[in-house]
Amino acid sequence: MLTRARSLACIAGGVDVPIFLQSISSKHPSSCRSHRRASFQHISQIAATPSSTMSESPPLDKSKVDYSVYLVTGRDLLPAGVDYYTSLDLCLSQGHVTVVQIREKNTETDLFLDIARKSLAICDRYNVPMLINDNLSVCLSLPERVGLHIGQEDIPVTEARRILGERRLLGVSVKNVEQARVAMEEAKVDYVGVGPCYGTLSKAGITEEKAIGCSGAQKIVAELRKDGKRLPCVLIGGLNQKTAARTLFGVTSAGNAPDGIAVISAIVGRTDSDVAAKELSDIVKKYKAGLAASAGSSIAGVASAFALPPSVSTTKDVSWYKSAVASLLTFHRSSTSGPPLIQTITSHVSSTMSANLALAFSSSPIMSHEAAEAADLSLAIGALVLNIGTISPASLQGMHVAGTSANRNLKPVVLDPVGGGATQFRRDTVRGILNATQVTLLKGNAAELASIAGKSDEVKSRGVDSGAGALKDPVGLVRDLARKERSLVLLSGKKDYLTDGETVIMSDNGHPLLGAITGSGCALGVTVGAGLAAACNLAKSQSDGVTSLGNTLVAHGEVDLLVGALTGLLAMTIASEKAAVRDDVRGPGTFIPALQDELAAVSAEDILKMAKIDIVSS
Ligand SMILES: Cc1ncc(COP(=O)(O)OP(=O)(O)O)c(N)n1
Ligand SMILES: Cc1nc(C(=O)O)sc1CCOP(=O)(O)O
Repeated sequence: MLTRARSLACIAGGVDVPIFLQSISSKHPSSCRSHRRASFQHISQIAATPSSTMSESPPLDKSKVDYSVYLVTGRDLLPAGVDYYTSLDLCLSQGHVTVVQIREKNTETDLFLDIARKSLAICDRYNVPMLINDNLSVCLSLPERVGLHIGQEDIPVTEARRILGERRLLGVSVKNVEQARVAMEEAKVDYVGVGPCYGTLSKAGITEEKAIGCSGAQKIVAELRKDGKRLPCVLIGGLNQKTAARTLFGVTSAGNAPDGIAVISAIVGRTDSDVAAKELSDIVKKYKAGLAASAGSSIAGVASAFALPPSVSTTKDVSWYKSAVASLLTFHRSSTSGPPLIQTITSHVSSTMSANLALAFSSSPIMSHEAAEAADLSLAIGALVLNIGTISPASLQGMHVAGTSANRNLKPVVLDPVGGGATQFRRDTVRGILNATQVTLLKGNAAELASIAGKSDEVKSRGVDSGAGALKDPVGLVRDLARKERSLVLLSGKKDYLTDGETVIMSDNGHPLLGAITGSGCALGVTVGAGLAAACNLAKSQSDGVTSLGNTLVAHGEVDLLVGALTGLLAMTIASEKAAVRDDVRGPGTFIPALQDELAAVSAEDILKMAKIDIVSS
């Protein structure tokens, strides 16, 4: 709805210019197109008129804008009792917020302008560029160093640019590749906001289903970097201290990197907005440092700034993998630094079996799901295993804190999305964990992995059991999923498929009795976690003078995680074969203790003799 501005203090050449504008926002229903055009013409007059007040301030050097931490304001999201200006001042005070956009969705224009003016005084104090969300007339009423951010439903960007002139910063929201292409080629914008990456409560109607996710954002960023182009972009929607790291490198592909993150609630919703801004700034800096360190190399280097990288792949054949696993197993069994602690948040059905099999596999289980100790534990553990089998609110909270802490300390994280495709609750739970934590290895059966990959139609979920395993292309599924989630993927079934997104290893080991006992799949997650921990320990022991696991050397490509995961897989499946043929095993009941014994005994020689693996392609 267009209304005539009442007392907009819009000074153009010292003359009050009557303009038509929207009192609330510049969203235009298509029925108002002729009015829109009229209003743009009036606004154009302002833009064309020289303004002495505007020219006093130096214009913004657009090339120097740092998009790392882009704050979008949201007065309605402030904690109770926190004053908007105080919060804004506080979060800018330490220099961690690099851009501010004033967003007022339900505010009369004159109040919007008043808020914008006062906000500008604060931004100026800290030398932070400021933009106005949607409202062209408010933007034009402010000095030229103030820019405008608009969405796809607002005034067309080409029109906005014509009215604003070349000197004001202009940004537009894009949610698909086509919009990105138009923004870049036709609209001459200065940057784009890419989103919504995830669902958020900060903007009406942005649910998880409407989000474009890492994969949607990745395609857009790649488009913005195509053929040597480089339009700055920020990711928006559900970005916060938990999701930012994972999203930044999840979106980065082949060196195509976003420039920063735009947030509302992650800063505005905090009483310590300065600390919140610093946390985000540290994440972005660490990400950019990882990018710089890996310039010219693979995405693994980027991911390694936060998570352990996929293994370094050279041409390695089956016999290489067998001997690598045999060596790692020997190292793991004889490690002088003691068994790695495997923190396991798992189903109460399988907890005891998982703990016993971890012990049998020369590891030390810690079955704690307590959020309060997760940060401390993450310093001590060798790996974290998250299994959603009998998830509760408390264990989910523990998983989130433990996952974030493990990421922070560069410890491998295994996610076992038990029954992941079976209910909406489980699908949401898995997505929530994947959004908050960079998982090192995703392990599941056909139904669970197909659900995460969005291919549930290929396999029907039946409770927590795998479907018929009738995946059309298991190799393609695991490889694509590994690339999408930036993690190793282990598909368990009659044959197991393990990949880092490049090499896919198929293993034909294992005995049907594994399927006859409860919790063997959960325990496999633990042995694989222990294998990852062993791979990290081996890398650490091989790197002269480096004593801490959370170090850059380990994080920059020395760890062969694929071999680590394969070690855990082969140890468990070969142990099951050895157990099943024992004279004392007469069925599932006698199989369990035999499995425990054989896992404790499985050796490098067993691997070399019994491993039935192949390197496969689709
Ligand atoms: C940096 C940034 N990116 C995207 C948006 C969303 O803008 P828009 O699509 O106009 O939606 P509203 O903000 O108007 O709800 C943004 N504001 N900032
Ligand atoms: C204003 C806005 N625009 C979005 C888009 O995707 O276009 S998402 C969003 C809200 C971002 O808030 P938070 O950081 O609290 O999730």
